[in-house]
Amino acid sequence: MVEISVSQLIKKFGDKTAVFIPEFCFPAGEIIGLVGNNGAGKTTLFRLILNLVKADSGKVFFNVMDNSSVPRHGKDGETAQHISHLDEAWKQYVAAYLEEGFLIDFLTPREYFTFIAKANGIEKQDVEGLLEDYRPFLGDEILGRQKYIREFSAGNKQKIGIAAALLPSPQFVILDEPFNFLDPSSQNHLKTLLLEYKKRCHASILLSSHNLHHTTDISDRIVLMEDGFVIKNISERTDGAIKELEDYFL
Ligand SMILES: Nc1ncnc2c1ncn2[C@@H]1O[C@H](COP(=O)(O)OP(=O)(O)OP(=O)(O)O)[C@@H](O)[C@H]1O
Repeated sequence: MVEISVSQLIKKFGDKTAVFIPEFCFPAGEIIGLVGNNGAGKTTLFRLILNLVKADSGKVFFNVMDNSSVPRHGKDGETAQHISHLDEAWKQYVAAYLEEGFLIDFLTPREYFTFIAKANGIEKQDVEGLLEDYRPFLGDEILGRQKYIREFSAGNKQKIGIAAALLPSPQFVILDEPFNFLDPSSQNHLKTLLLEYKKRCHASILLSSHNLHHTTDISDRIVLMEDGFVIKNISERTDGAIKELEDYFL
């Protein structure tokens, strides 16, 4: 299991502070919904976690709780290995789909899935079996046709990117607005898929969304950002907590 903690994390673009988070931990084994208005800093936070943009200050740690060869004491007396971006090992625990730029347009979906699998040490003959879990979500249009990724609709590209992120069974998955572009039945398929994935892999899924209903439906925790700050961390799925969130966005 892997949790991600950030410490003194600051990112500015000119005068604009996009992210300012003194300390925060995204726990292991949870679906965490990151919400906030346009420009709140959600995508920038994801990009900082994924080392796609350089922080002005602060650190991101991937705390791996397993029988690591370099054990140290984490929270609650658990042994954890704290990995920063200085150690390339963090990449084996985290996968993400933020936007179309993650895809390779001149490949077919199958070629792309095989490429991702190979990069993660999965044998070519095992890819078809792994894809079975994603068949109801991907559908025949993606799995059945010899079509290049560049020829698919925005929604189908989104599905390809999400399935590719999940395919190597990472312990921590980051998805930026995964419900965007999806038709209502695909949105429901995605919710089921993410809940099953979390259960099967004991993984964390950190996702941003502007859809409060989908987010509260599947999340164990809702984190609210405003102007770069984390202003709420709601872990109880009570009606009161959801009402509090809805009131914020009124
Ligand atoms: N590359 C960049 N150059 C300049 N400003 C940027 C850049 N990336 C983000 N910003 C600014 O940082 C702030 C946070 O943007 P970010 O995209 O992280 O917000 P967000 O919460 O993901 O918003 P949305 O819900 O609209 O996707 C915004 O004011 C945005 O304009």
